[in-house]
Order: sequence, then C-alpha cells, then structure tokens
Amino acid sequence: MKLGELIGPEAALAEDVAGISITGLSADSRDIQSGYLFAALPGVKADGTKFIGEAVAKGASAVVAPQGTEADDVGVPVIEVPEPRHTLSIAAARFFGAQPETSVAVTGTNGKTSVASFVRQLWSRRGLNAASVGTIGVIAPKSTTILNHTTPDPIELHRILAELAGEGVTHLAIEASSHGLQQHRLDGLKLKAGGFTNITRDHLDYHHNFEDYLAQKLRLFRELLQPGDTAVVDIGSEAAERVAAECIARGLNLISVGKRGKTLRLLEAVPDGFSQTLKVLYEGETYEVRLPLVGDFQASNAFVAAGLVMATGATFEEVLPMLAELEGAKGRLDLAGTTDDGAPIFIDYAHTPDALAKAIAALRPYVRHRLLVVFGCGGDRDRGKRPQMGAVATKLADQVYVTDDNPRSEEAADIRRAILSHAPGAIEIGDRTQAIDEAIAHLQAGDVLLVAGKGHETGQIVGNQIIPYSDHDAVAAALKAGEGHARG
Ligand SMILES: CC(=O)N[C@H]1[C@@H](OP(=O)(O)OP(=O)(O)OC[C@H]2O[C@@H](n3ccc(=O)[nH]c3=O)[C@H](O)[C@@H]2O)O[C@H](CO)[C@@H](O)[C@@H]1O[C@H](C)C(=O)N[C@@H](C)C(=O)N[C@H](CCC(=O)O)C(=O)O
Repeated sequence: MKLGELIGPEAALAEDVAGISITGLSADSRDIQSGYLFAALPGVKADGTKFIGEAVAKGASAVVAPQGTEADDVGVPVIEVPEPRHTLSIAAARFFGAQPETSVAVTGTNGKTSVASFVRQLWSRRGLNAASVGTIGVIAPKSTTILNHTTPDPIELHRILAELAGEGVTHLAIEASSHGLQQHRLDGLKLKAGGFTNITRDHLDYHHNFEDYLAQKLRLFRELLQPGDTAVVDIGSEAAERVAAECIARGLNLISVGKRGKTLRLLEAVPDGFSQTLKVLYEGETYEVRLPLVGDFQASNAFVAAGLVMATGATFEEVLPMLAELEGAKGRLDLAGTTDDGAPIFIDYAHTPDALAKAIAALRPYVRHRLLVVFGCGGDRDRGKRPQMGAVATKLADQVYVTDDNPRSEEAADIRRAILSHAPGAIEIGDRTQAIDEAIAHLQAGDVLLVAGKGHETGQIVGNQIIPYSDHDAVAAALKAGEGHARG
C-alpha cells in the first residue's frame, strides 16, 4: 500500500513520499521489517523517537513521529504529525482494510466485559454473526483468542478486525479501556454506538486524577462517536449525568438506562435463586423479565447491552425476552462450585474498591450465615486502592483472607501489608491457592465465598514471569479435596 493512501489525507506529503510502498506497520523498532512504516511513539517507559535509527537500519521505509522530533538525516522520510498514535490507528485501519460493518464500544470502570459479552450474545440470538473483543479475548463464532490487552493496540486490533470480517462477522462489541482511549487505539474503528457503565476509582497510577480518568473515558463520546450515533448511558452517578448531557449537546442520540434512566428504567430487581426478576419501565409500560444472573450491577450491565443492541436495530420488545437467556462472562460473579454443605463459591474479577463492594453486596442476599472473601491487589498499579479495598472487604464481609493477586515487580508482602493496614481481623495467606483452600475448608452451611480479583485470568504475574494459575482450577481442586462439587 502507498504511504499516501495510509496517512496522506492527514499529513501533507510530497508526491514522491506519498508514493512510497509500505509493506507493514509497527510501533516497535524491534519488529520492523523491510518496507515497514515505523511509528515513533513517546511512551511511559521509553521514547520511540530514540529508536528511529534502529528502525531504519532494520528496513523501515518511512517514519511517523511527533512534531518537533529531532531526527538526523536518517535516509527515509520522517513525517511529523500532531498525534502519532492517532495517525498510526488510522493507518492500521486503512492497511488492514476490512472491519465489521456494525461496531459498538463500551467504556466504564466496571462492567465492560459483561456488557461486550451480553451484546455479542444478544446479537447472536438475533441471528447475526457477532464477536466481542476485550479482557477475556476475542470471542467469535469460529474462534476464541486470548489477548494481552483489554483494548488491543491498533495494529493488532485491525489485524483481528480484518480476520473477523473475513470470517463473515458483521457485528462487533469492543471494550474501550481508558488506557486504550487515551492512547487512541480505537481511532480507526468505525463505531455506531458507545456505552457507558459507571466510573469509580481506578488507574490513578496512570491517569493523573479522577477528572483526567473521566476525560479519557469521555473521548469515546466526544471524539469517536459522531452526531447521529447513539450513546447508551447508565445514569448511576453525577459523572454519568455529565456524560449524558455532553452526548446530547454533541448531537448523539441518547438511550439512558438504569435506576434513573429515562429510556429503560429499572424499577425493581428481586433476587430469585441465582437469578433476579427485573421490572422495567419503557415508554410508560411496565415489563418483567427474569435475568439469570446475580447482582444489581448485572442488571445495569444487561440494560446497557440492551440499549446498544437497540441502537443497532433491535426493538425493545425483541431484546427484552432475550435477556432471560444471557450467560455471565467467565469470571464475572461466576458460580464456580458448591461445597457438600451447599455453600456456593463465586469468582469475580473485582479489583477496585467499588467493584469489590458491589460483588459483595450482590452476594449478600444469598448469605444465611457468613460471607467470606479472598482477595489481593495487583502490583505496579494504583497503590491508593489497596487500603480502600481492605476497608471495603472487612466492612462488608464477615471473614476476609488477604492474599496475592499479580504482584508484578513489587514485593508481594508489601502489597498485602498495605491492604492489611485497613483490614482489621483479616487473615493473611500470601499463596493464593492456599488462601482459597483455607477459606473453602472453613465454609459452613449458609456461608458464601467470593474469590475476587483475577476472574478469568489463567496466570499469576510474579516479576517478569507468568505462572500458570487460575482461580477456577484452585476452587475445583479445593472442592475435590473436600469432595465438594465444582461446576462449569
Ligand atoms: C502504560 C501503557 O499503557 N503502556 C502502553 C504504551 O506503551 P508505551 O508507549 O508506554 O511503551 P514504552 O515502553 O514507553 O515505549 C515507547 C515506544 O517505544 C517503542 N520501543 C521501545 C523499545 C525499543 O527497543 N524499541 C521501540 O521501538 C515501544 O514499542 C513504544 O511504541 O503503548 C503501547 C502501544 O500502544 C501499549 O502496548 C502499552 O501497554 C502496556 C503493555 C500495558 O500494560 N498497558 C496496560 C496498562 C493497559 O493498556 N491496560 C488496559 C486495561 C486497563 C484496565 O481497564 O484494567 C488495556 O486496554 O489493556
């Protein structure tokens, strides 16, 4: 493909430069091959402009770099652009060409994975060829692929989208993480609608403060969606109201959902076994549906998903009965097994104070005796949430086990200490498998156990290594040892 076709309309290129043939794209000098376009990105750890020489030596035919880059005469054009990550995303979209015709993105601190999964399920039930992309990977009718990121880097994303389109996928639901939005990973994706679940404390290690974090989430509605597209907003907080107001001001169609939603209002959610009956107000009429999932927040997620499916052509009457068929996403308040005494064990990805509080609250109605929680916090991530999660867990649960999550480069004991500083009465067991064993061994009839933090993950990151590990396997092994029954 010619350089002019990839970035020409945005960057003013001389004719000879526009005519350069590009055989591939990369933002990593180590991956450059002959004929590639190298995107020199200023990053968190390194400055990509420092690798321009190396990229050219490896065969790059052209370089995209931030304005003001002082590149020596490297022998290939260095094209300066205001935002190289944006340019790279647009170039990746053009290079790989095809993408599903109808795409929607969902952002928010919690619930993205469930909403993307629900949207895919609802579309599939409508007979559409649908896929989802996010934390639990790429889930498509013909394949499932694990990803490193929630929102993949643009080159990987567009390779995936072209493959999906080639497999006949017409509908795509993607998770838009705040990192992904801030780093312009989705700038080349053609979106029809965007969903907003909620926003609470997270990633304050990366985003400077809450306003910055919210502003990155808002990029979806401020920049990626265009007037006439639809925003589906769960009106659950003052921040969500601001999102909704901005969407209207920008000329987006608004579907507001949730307890304070105007389009789909959740009047009541009555727990019913491991399901709940939802009462919904829509255009002045009250409807009921039995959602086979636990927790108020799953009702909110289901409504955001319903709104996104309505934004892409379904009627409310079509979508409503389909909510009764939804399956939970892996590791999202997932019933992993029960002990011989009937005490259920749930696995959830909750790794923020708010998500932990919501997961515990969702399980409370099922507790006749005690609620036990096993959790830890990740290393190299927002440290401020550690004591908060300790406080939330000990306030809301009856017995807390503080264990390791993904310590990454940090000392695991230091992370546990920070949690324990605000977790009076919590039991410390660093080894996660052992913590789960202990908690399960102490379960009695009427108890409920929540294992929080890792959800679907299949590895524990310690230092630079990923050690094979899964909460599902740990629970299954502990139940087997105690002769309980693992499910699913
Ligand atoms: C903190 C962060 O988000 N970093 C992302 C960022 O990397 P970076 O630009 O900071 O990388 P860097 O190491 O500083 O290097 C700068 C540039 O120099 C290049 N380089 C570097 C070395 C070299 O020898 N040659 C070379 O060309 C690098 O390829 C890069 O382009 O841009 C990269 C390209 O887009 C991302 O892959 C990378 O994600 C890292 C791996 C990551 O872990 N990100 C996480 C935090 C993330 O994005 N998480 C969210 C979900 C969060 C959640 O909701 O839980 C996600 O969407 O997954």
